[in-house]
Amino acid sequence: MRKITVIGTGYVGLVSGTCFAEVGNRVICCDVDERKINMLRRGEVPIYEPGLDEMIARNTEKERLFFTTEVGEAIESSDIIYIAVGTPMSETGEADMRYVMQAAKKIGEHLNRYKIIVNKSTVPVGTGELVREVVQANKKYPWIGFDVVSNPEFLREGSAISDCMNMDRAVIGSDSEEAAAVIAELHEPFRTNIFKTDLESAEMIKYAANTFLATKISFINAIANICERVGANVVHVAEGMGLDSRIGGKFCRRASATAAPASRRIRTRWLISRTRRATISNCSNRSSARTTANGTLCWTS
Ligand SMILES: NC(=O)C1=CN([C@@H]2O[C@H](COP(=O)(O)OP(=O)(O)OC[C@H]3O[C@@H](n4cnc5c(N)ncnc54)[C@H](O)[C@@H]3O)[C@@H](O)[C@H]2O)C=CC1
Ligand SMILES: O=C(O)[C@H]1O[C@H](OP(=O)(O)OP(=O)(O)OC[C@H]2O[C@@H](n3ccc(=O)[nH]c3=O)[C@H](O)[C@@H]2O)[C@H](O)[C@@H](O)[C@@H]1O
Repeated sequence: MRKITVIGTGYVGLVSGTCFAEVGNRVICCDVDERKINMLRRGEVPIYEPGLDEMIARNTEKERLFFTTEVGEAIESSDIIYIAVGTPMSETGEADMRYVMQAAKKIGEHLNRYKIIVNKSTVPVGTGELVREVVQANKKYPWIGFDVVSNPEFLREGSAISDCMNMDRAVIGSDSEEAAAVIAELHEPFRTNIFKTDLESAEMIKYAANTFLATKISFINAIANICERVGANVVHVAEGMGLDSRIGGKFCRRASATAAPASRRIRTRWLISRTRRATISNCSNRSSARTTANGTLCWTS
């Protein structure tokens, strides 16, 4: 049994926190949103996800799952701190990092003993290093140590519980073998493939996976346009193509003509922008990093 605090009780934080409790850990889900936490305390679930209500009720009753707005206290009482706050797209297409930075600052201020800080939010490459710097700069007790791990999330809304309990793989990136081993052990009950790597590679895996999925949909959309012109059936083409094990049939469904293509296009642009940023941000060569007034990440060398 591990003592875990999840900062950010949104889609990802609530689902993954509940799943960690389900497999026997003591989990505190905290959030700055009082309305959300009050709902959860009353047994109301702010999102619809099949099976989530029952799982929350079961784990709350067994006193393995708690909800609070006292983020500092929640940090102090756990050994593993997950960051699962939002990283929405800013006006310029970059990830808005202000919430991650707020969480890192809070962790530093409440670092009362050694802790493993795990980032689950989708963040640009180099964020783990930045979190380390922010925690270090805000530590009240300079002698207390900590490690940083990247453990990106791959769940999909609508099948989040199943995606979490039966995850394809857990990507664990850290420069500390001991910390990575603890997070790997945490995932043992999920009987999944554990993929251990360094911090930056784990962060990049998340971006590469998201971008690849977007590429698959863009590709099938382009094929669909050709199919229309030549009188072919894109559903059959995708199915026939996907039967090749090198290709695979998943994420080969043409985006619908209404909302999906637009949102997918925006998401793709966002990913490209994030990936470009990831490429130009050379973590090892930079001397410092900061967030701008609007919360976007910026390296200075
Ligand atoms: N929703 C999804 O399907 C997936 C999302 N992700 C990523 O996971 C991250 C979280 O996403 P969601 O859960 O969907 O976001 P969300 O917007 O549903 O939840 C984020 C939560 O963090 C809270 N928060 C913000 N600042 C805080 C702070 N300083 N202290 C405590 N709580 C704070 C907010 O009040 C909110 O409840 C994002 O980076 C997202 O890109 C990754 C995989 C899947
Ligand atoms: O980082 C994030 O924030 C998240 O981004 C994605 O989530 P998202 O893009 O929000 O949604 P998906 O469920 O991946 O895809 C949604 C859209 O793609 C469309 N789609 C999906 C599959 C397909 O074959 N064709 C297609 O058009 C769906 O209809 C839907 O509109 C990923 O699924 C998450 O793992 C993730 O990490």
